Amino acid sequence: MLAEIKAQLKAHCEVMTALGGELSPAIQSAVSFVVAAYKAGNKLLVMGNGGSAADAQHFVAEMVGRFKLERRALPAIALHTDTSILTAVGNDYGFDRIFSRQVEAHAAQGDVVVGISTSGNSPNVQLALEAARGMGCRTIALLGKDGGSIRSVVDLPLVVPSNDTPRIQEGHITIIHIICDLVERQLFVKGE
Ligand SMILES: O=C(CO)[C@@H](O)[C@H](O)[C@H](O)[C@H](O)COP(=O)(O)O
Ligand SMILES: [Zn+2]
Repeated sequence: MLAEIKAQLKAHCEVMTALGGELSPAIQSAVSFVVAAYKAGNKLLVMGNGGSAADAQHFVAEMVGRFKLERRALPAIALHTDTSILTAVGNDYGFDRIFSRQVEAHAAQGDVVVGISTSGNSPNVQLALEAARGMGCRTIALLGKDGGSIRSVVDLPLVVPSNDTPRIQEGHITIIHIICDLVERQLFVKGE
């Protein structure tokens, strides 16, 4: 078992190292999207299923609450947290519409809409990102594996270079924390 633990930790470190090489420019672009949206008075909508729902909620909490700095609240909504909406829309329109319906309700031109999917193939995330793009939002997807079908429908795909779902999720939350840190500093620290 010890060997397995060490192998998993090694795999985690390899993914983190690969992120630095392959994804740093895309992470920088994601920060620019979010900073521009907040400067223009827009907001952030974030969604995902399962572990990625937890990541979406985590991201939004850092924005609405705070990451490291004392500053004003930043508007952000996680699209999986209202069980009445999920059950009503899921029941009446189907599970594939649970996020797109909320994008139709909440999104405005210039908002940033972020979809998180390790496979890149969750239809509910894809439909919402397509709806958001059609409404003039800027769309970002945190993906894994080959990026799936979502890769080609967003403005900015960030594909964590791994085929292993937990390692991809660890890449996603690391990217999210880096985005939170840089967005906060760009908006609230003079000279950044
Ligand atoms: O956290 C995990 C696996 O680590 C699961 O809950 C996982 O998020 C769920 O199976 C999701 O439904 C997978 O969807 P996706 O990442 O492919 O969009
Ligand atoms: Zn997980």
